[in-house]
Amino acid sequence: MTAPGLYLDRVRQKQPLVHNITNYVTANDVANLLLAVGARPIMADDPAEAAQITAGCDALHLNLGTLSSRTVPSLLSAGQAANRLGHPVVLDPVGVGASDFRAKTARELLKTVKFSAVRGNISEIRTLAALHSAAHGVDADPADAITEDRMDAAKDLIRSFARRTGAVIAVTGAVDLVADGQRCFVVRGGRPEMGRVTGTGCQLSALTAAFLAANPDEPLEAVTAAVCAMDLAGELGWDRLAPGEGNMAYRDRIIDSIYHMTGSQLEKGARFALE
Ligand SMILES: Nc1ncnc2c1ncn2[C@@H]1O[C@H](COP(=O)(O)OP(=O)(O)O)[C@@H](O)[C@H]1O
Ligand SMILES: Cc1ncsc1CCOP(=O)(O)O
Ligand SMILES: [Mg+2]
Repeated sequence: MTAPGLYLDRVRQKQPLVHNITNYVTANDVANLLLAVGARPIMADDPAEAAQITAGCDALHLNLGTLSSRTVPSLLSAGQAANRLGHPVVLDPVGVGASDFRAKTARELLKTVKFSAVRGNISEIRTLAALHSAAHGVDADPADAITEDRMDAAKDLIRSFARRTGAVIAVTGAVDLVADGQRCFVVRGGRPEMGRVTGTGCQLSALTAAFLAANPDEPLEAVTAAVCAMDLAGELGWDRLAPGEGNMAYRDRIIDSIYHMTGSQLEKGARFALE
Protein backbone atom coordinates (compact mmCIF):
# COMPACT_ATOMS: atom_id res chain seq x y z
CA MET A 1 0.00 0.00 0.00
CA THR A 2 1.35 3.38 -0.88
CA ALA A 3 -0.69 5.97 0.98
CA PRO A 4 -3.33 5.25 3.65
CA GLY A 5 -3.96 9.01 3.90
CA LEU A 6 -5.18 9.02 0.32
CA TYR A 7 -7.82 6.43 1.15
CA LEU A 8 -9.07 8.65 4.00
CA ASP A 9 -9.10 11.72 1.75
CA ARG A 10 -11.23 9.81 -0.75
CA VAL A 11 -13.80 9.03 1.99
CA ARG A 12 -14.05 12.74 2.76
CA GLN A 13 -14.46 13.53 -0.95
CA LYS A 14 -17.07 10.88 -1.67
CA GLN A 15 -19.06 11.18 1.59
CA PRO A 16 -20.52 7.69 1.15
CA LEU A 17 -23.95 6.92 2.56
CA VAL A 18 -23.57 3.79 4.69
CA HIS A 19 -26.54 1.59 5.56
CA ASN A 20 -26.10 -0.12 8.92
CA ILE A 21 -28.19 -3.01 10.17
CA THR A 22 -26.58 -3.02 13.55
CA ASN A 23 -27.01 -3.50 17.27
CA TYR A 24 -28.81 -1.19 19.68
CA VAL A 25 -25.81 -1.03 22.04
CA THR A 26 -23.48 0.97 19.83
CA ALA A 27 -25.66 2.30 17.00
CA ASN A 28 -25.30 5.95 18.02
CA ASP A 29 -21.52 5.71 18.26
CA VAL A 30 -21.39 4.03 14.84
CA ALA A 31 -23.45 6.89 13.37
CA ASN A 32 -21.22 9.54 14.95
CA LEU A 33 -18.03 7.79 13.86
CA LEU A 34 -19.30 7.75 10.27
CA LEU A 35 -20.15 11.46 10.48
CA ALA A 36 -16.70 12.11 11.97
CA VAL A 37 -14.97 10.57 8.95
CA GLY A 38 -17.14 12.54 6.54
CA ALA A 39 -19.41 9.66 5.60
CA ARG A 40 -23.18 9.63 6.14
CA PRO A 41 -24.98 7.01 8.26
CA ILE A 42 -28.42 5.51 8.07
CA MET A 43 -29.69 2.80 10.39
CA ALA A 44 -32.65 0.79 9.09
CA ASP A 45 -33.43 -2.81 9.99
CA ASP A 46 -37.06 -3.55 9.19
CA PRO A 47 -37.56 -6.24 6.52
CA ALA A 48 -40.16 -3.98 4.88
CA GLU A 49 -37.54 -1.44 3.88
CA ALA A 50 -34.05 -2.92 4.28
CA ALA A 51 -33.46 -3.72 0.58
CA GLN A 52 -34.86 -0.38 -0.59
CA ILE A 53 -32.77 1.61 1.88
CA THR A 54 -29.65 -0.23 0.75
CA ALA A 55 -30.44 0.55 -2.89
CA GLY A 56 -30.15 4.27 -2.10
CA CYS A 57 -26.82 3.88 -0.27
CA ASP A 58 -23.17 3.36 -1.24
CA ALA A 59 -22.24 0.60 1.22
CA LEU A 60 -23.78 -1.82 3.70
CA HIS A 61 -22.62 -2.86 7.18
CA LEU A 62 -24.28 -5.98 8.62
CA ASN A 63 -23.64 -6.39 12.35
CA LEU A 64 -24.92 -9.34 14.40
CA GLY A 65 -24.49 -7.65 17.82
CA THR A 66 -28.11 -7.84 18.95
CA LEU A 67 -29.34 -10.26 16.34
CA SER A 68 -33.09 -10.91 16.37
CA SER A 69 -35.35 -13.21 14.37
CA ARG A 70 -37.10 -10.11 13.03
CA THR A 71 -33.96 -8.78 11.39
CA VAL A 72 -32.58 -11.98 9.83
CA PRO A 73 -34.71 -11.45 6.68
CA SER A 74 -33.47 -7.83 6.60
CA LEU A 75 -29.84 -8.93 6.71
CA LEU A 76 -30.41 -11.36 3.87
CA SER A 77 -32.49 -9.09 1.64
CA ALA A 78 -30.26 -6.05 2.13
CA GLY A 79 -27.12 -8.12 1.56
CA GLN A 80 -28.49 -9.60 -1.65
CA ALA A 81 -29.76 -6.21 -2.90
CA ALA A 82 -26.34 -4.66 -2.24
CA ASN A 83 -24.71 -7.54 -4.16
CA ARG A 84 -26.98 -6.98 -7.16
CA LEU A 85 -26.05 -3.28 -7.16
CA GLY A 86 -22.33 -3.92 -6.66
CA HIS A 87 -22.18 -2.11 -3.31
CA PRO A 88 -19.54 -3.21 -0.79
CA VAL A 89 -20.94 -5.28 2.08
CA VAL A 90 -19.15 -5.72 5.43
CA LEU A 91 -20.01 -8.39 7.99
CA ASP A 92 -19.28 -7.90 11.70
CA PRO A 93 -20.05 -11.28 13.30
CA VAL A 94 -20.37 -9.95 16.85
CA GLY A 95 -20.39 -12.75 19.43
CA VAL A 96 -20.86 -15.40 16.74
CA GLY A 97 -19.62 -18.13 19.08
CA ALA A 98 -22.04 -17.14 21.84
CA SER A 99 -25.13 -18.89 20.44
CA ASP A 100 -26.20 -21.38 17.79
CA PHE A 101 -28.59 -18.75 16.41
CA ARG A 102 -25.74 -16.35 15.67
CA ALA A 103 -23.58 -19.09 14.18
CA LYS A 104 -26.39 -20.40 11.96
CA THR A 105 -27.28 -16.90 10.76
CA ALA A 106 -23.66 -16.01 10.04
CA ARG A 107 -23.25 -19.21 8.01
CA GLU A 108 -26.42 -18.54 6.05
CA LEU A 109 -25.21 -15.01 5.32
CA LEU A 110 -21.83 -16.26 4.15
CA LYS A 111 -23.57 -18.71 1.83
CA THR A 112 -26.03 -16.26 0.27
CA VAL A 113 -24.30 -12.88 0.37
CA LYS A 114 -20.95 -12.01 -1.17
CA PHE A 115 -19.06 -9.98 1.41
CA SER A 116 -16.36 -7.49 0.49
CA ALA A 117 -14.96 -7.72 4.02
CA VAL A 118 -15.51 -9.54 7.29
CA ARG A 119 -14.19 -7.74 10.39
CA GLY A 120 -14.12 -9.28 13.83
CA ASN A 121 -11.95 -10.15 16.78
CA ILE A 122 -9.91 -13.34 16.72
CA SER A 123 -12.48 -15.42 18.62
CA GLU A 124 -15.22 -14.42 16.19
CA ILE A 125 -13.11 -15.14 13.12
CA ARG A 126 -11.94 -18.49 14.54
CA THR A 127 -15.57 -19.48 15.13
CA LEU A 128 -16.58 -18.43 11.62
CA ALA A 129 -13.69 -20.35 10.12
CA ALA A 130 -15.05 -23.38 12.03
CA LEU A 131 -12.25 -23.59 14.54
CA HIS A 132 -12.70 -23.88 18.27
CA SER A 133 -13.05 -20.75 20.42
CA ALA A 134 -13.99 -20.62 24.08
CA ALA A 135 -15.54 -17.13 23.79
CA HIS A 136 -19.11 -16.80 25.09
CA GLY A 137 -19.49 -13.04 24.85
CA VAL A 138 -18.74 -10.27 22.39
CA ASP A 139 -15.06 -9.86 23.33
CA ALA A 140 -12.14 -12.01 22.23
CA ASP A 141 -11.20 -14.81 24.59
CA PRO A 142 -7.63 -14.28 25.88
CA ALA A 143 -6.88 -17.93 25.06
CA ASP A 144 -7.35 -17.09 21.35
CA ALA A 145 -4.92 -14.11 21.38
CA ILE A 146 -2.54 -13.85 18.43
CA THR A 147 0.86 -14.07 20.10
CA GLU A 148 4.07 -13.79 18.06
CA ASP A 149 4.44 -17.60 17.97
CA ARG A 150 0.88 -17.95 16.63
CA MET A 151 1.20 -15.22 14.02
CA ASP A 152 1.94 -17.50 11.06
CA ALA A 153 -0.93 -19.85 11.92
CA ALA A 154 -3.29 -16.85 12.24
CA LYS A 155 -2.19 -15.49 8.86
CA ASP A 156 -2.74 -18.90 7.23
CA LEU A 157 -6.17 -19.14 8.83
CA ILE A 158 -7.40 -15.79 7.60
CA ARG A 159 -5.83 -16.14 4.14
CA SER A 160 -7.60 -19.45 3.63
CA PHE A 161 -10.86 -18.01 5.01
CA ALA A 162 -10.43 -15.09 2.60
CA ARG A 163 -9.94 -17.50 -0.31
CA ARG A 164 -13.03 -19.46 0.70
CA THR A 165 -15.29 -16.40 1.00
CA GLY A 166 -13.75 -14.03 -1.53
CA ALA A 167 -13.82 -11.37 1.21
CA VAL A 168 -11.02 -9.37 2.76
CA ILE A 169 -10.73 -10.64 6.33
CA ALA A 170 -9.73 -8.26 9.13
CA VAL A 171 -8.92 -9.71 12.54
CA THR A 172 -8.43 -7.01 15.15
CA GLY A 173 -6.95 -6.99 18.62
CA ALA A 174 -3.52 -6.15 20.04
CA VAL A 175 -2.19 -6.88 16.55
CA ASP A 176 -4.46 -6.55 13.53
CA LEU A 177 -4.21 -8.79 10.47
CA VAL A 178 -5.89 -7.87 7.19
CA ALA A 179 -5.74 -10.39 4.37
CA ASP A 180 -7.10 -11.36 1.02
CA GLY A 181 -6.37 -14.79 -0.43
CA GLN A 182 -2.74 -13.92 -1.12
CA ARG A 183 -1.44 -10.97 0.85
CA CYS A 184 -1.62 -10.12 4.55
CA PHE A 185 -1.02 -6.72 6.12
CA VAL A 186 -0.01 -6.62 9.77
CA VAL A 187 -1.12 -3.44 11.54
CA ARG A 188 0.37 -2.56 14.90
CA GLY A 189 -1.28 0.27 16.76
CA GLY A 190 -4.23 1.18 18.92
CA ARG A 191 -4.36 0.94 22.71
CA PRO A 192 -5.34 -1.97 24.98
CA GLU A 193 -7.83 0.41 26.62
CA MET A 194 -9.89 0.40 23.40
CA GLY A 195 -11.23 -2.92 24.67
CA ARG A 196 -12.83 -1.05 27.60
CA VAL A 197 -14.98 1.01 25.24
CA THR A 198 -17.89 -0.93 23.81
CA GLY A 199 -18.36 -0.30 20.13
CA THR A 200 -14.84 0.33 18.85
CA GLY A 201 -15.13 -2.85 16.80
CA CYS A 202 -18.58 -1.93 15.44
CA GLN A 203 -17.32 1.56 14.59
CA LEU A 204 -14.37 0.06 12.74
CA SER A 205 -16.67 -2.23 10.75
CA ALA A 206 -18.78 0.75 9.65
CA LEU A 207 -15.61 2.71 8.88
CA THR A 208 -14.45 -0.22 6.77
CA ALA A 209 -17.66 -0.02 4.74
CA ALA A 210 -17.07 3.71 4.16
CA PHE A 211 -13.45 3.14 3.09
CA LEU A 212 -14.52 0.38 0.70
CA ALA A 213 -17.20 2.59 -0.88
CA ALA A 214 -14.65 5.33 -1.50
CA ASN A 215 -11.86 3.01 -2.67
CA PRO A 216 -13.65 0.27 -4.61
CA ASP A 217 -10.68 -0.85 -6.71
CA GLU A 218 -8.34 -1.67 -3.83
CA PRO A 219 -10.33 -3.53 -1.17
CA LEU A 220 -7.35 -4.95 0.75
CA GLU A 221 -5.68 -1.54 0.96
CA ALA A 222 -8.98 0.19 1.79
CA VAL A 223 -9.69 -2.14 4.74
CA THR A 224 -6.10 -1.85 5.96
CA ALA A 225 -6.32 1.95 5.84
CA ALA A 226 -9.56 1.87 7.86
CA VAL A 227 -7.88 -0.31 10.50
CA CYS A 228 -4.88 2.05 10.60
CA ALA A 229 -7.22 5.05 11.05
CA MET A 230 -9.09 3.41 13.95
CA ASP A 231 -5.86 2.38 15.65
CA LEU A 232 -4.42 5.87 15.29
CA ALA A 233 -7.66 7.38 16.66
CA GLY A 234 -7.29 5.10 19.67
CA GLU A 235 -3.77 6.41 20.25
CA LEU A 236 -4.58 10.10 19.69
CA GLY A 237 -7.77 9.85 21.74
CA TRP A 238 -5.83 8.35 24.63
CA ASP A 239 -3.30 11.18 24.52
CA ARG A 240 -6.16 13.70 24.65
CA LEU A 241 -7.75 12.28 27.82
CA ALA A 242 -7.61 14.54 30.87
CA PRO A 243 -6.62 13.13 34.27
CA GLY A 244 -9.54 11.43 35.98
CA GLU A 245 -11.45 10.72 32.76
CA GLY A 246 -12.63 7.19 31.99
CA ASN A 247 -14.00 5.04 29.23
CA MET A 248 -16.88 7.32 28.23
CA ALA A 249 -14.61 10.30 27.68
CA TYR A 250 -12.27 7.95 25.83
CA ARG A 251 -15.11 6.91 23.49
CA ASP A 252 -15.72 10.57 22.66
CA ARG A 253 -12.00 11.31 22.18
CA ILE A 254 -11.67 8.41 19.74
CA ILE A 255 -14.57 9.72 17.63
CA ASP A 256 -13.21 13.29 17.82
CA SER A 257 -9.79 12.01 16.73
CA ILE A 258 -11.35 10.60 13.57
CA TYR A 259 -13.18 13.92 13.09
CA HIS A 260 -9.90 15.86 13.14
CA MET A 261 -7.69 13.27 11.43
CA THR A 262 -6.12 14.47 8.19
CA GLY A 263 -4.78 12.32 5.41
CA SER A 264 -1.24 13.40 6.13
CA GLN A 265 -1.64 12.67 9.86
CA LEU A 266 -2.78 9.14 9.00
CA GLU A 267 0.07 8.86 6.54
CA LYS A 268 2.57 9.57 9.31
CA GLY A 269 0.83 7.67 12.12
CA ALA A 270 -0.17 4.42 10.35
CA ARG A 271 1.97 1.43 11.29
CA PHE A 272 1.45 -1.38 8.82
CA ALA A 273 3.56 -3.80 6.85
CA LEU A 274 3.00 -6.49 4.27
CA GLU A 275 4.37 -9.57 6.08
N1 LIG B 1 -4.95 -4.85 23.09
C1 LIG B 1 -5.10 -3.95 22.11
N2 LIG B 1 -4.07 -3.16 21.75
C2 LIG B 1 -4.20 -2.25 20.76
N3 LIG B 1 -5.36 -2.05 20.08
C3 LIG B 1 -6.42 -2.81 20.38
C4 LIG B 1 -6.35 -3.80 21.41
N4 LIG B 1 -7.56 -4.43 21.48
C5 LIG B 1 -8.35 -3.84 20.54
N5 LIG B 1 -7.67 -2.88 19.87
C6 LIG B 1 -8.18 -2.05 18.78
O1 LIG B 1 -9.53 -1.73 19.05
C7 LIG B 1 -10.30 -1.70 17.84
C8 LIG B 1 -11.48 -2.65 17.98
O2 LIG B 1 -10.98 -3.97 17.90
P1 LIG B 1 -11.49 -5.18 18.79
O3 LIG B 1 -11.48 -4.83 20.24
O4 LIG B 1 -10.68 -6.37 18.36
O5 LIG B 1 -12.96 -5.36 18.25
P2 LIG B 1 -14.23 -5.92 18.99
O6 LIG B 1 -14.72 -4.76 19.82
O7 LIG B 1 -15.17 -6.26 17.87
O8 LIG B 1 -13.82 -7.10 19.81
C9 LIG B 1 -9.30 -2.06 16.72
O9 LIG B 1 -8.82 -0.85 16.15
C10 LIG B 1 -8.20 -2.79 17.47
O10 LIG B 1 -6.96 -2.71 16.81
C1 LIG C 1 -21.90 -5.46 24.40
C2 LIG C 1 -22.66 -5.85 23.20
N1 LIG C 1 -23.63 -6.80 23.27
C3 LIG C 1 -24.22 -7.01 22.11
S1 LIG C 1 -23.61 -6.04 20.86
C4 LIG C 1 -22.49 -5.33 21.92
C5 LIG C 1 -21.53 -4.32 21.46
C6 LIG C 1 -20.31 -4.94 20.86
O1 LIG C 1 -19.49 -3.95 20.30
P1 LIG C 1 -17.97 -4.17 19.93
O2 LIG C 1 -17.85 -5.52 19.31
O3 LIG C 1 -17.70 -3.10 18.95
O4 LIG C 1 -17.20 -4.00 21.20
MG1 LIG D 1 -17.08 -6.64 17.93
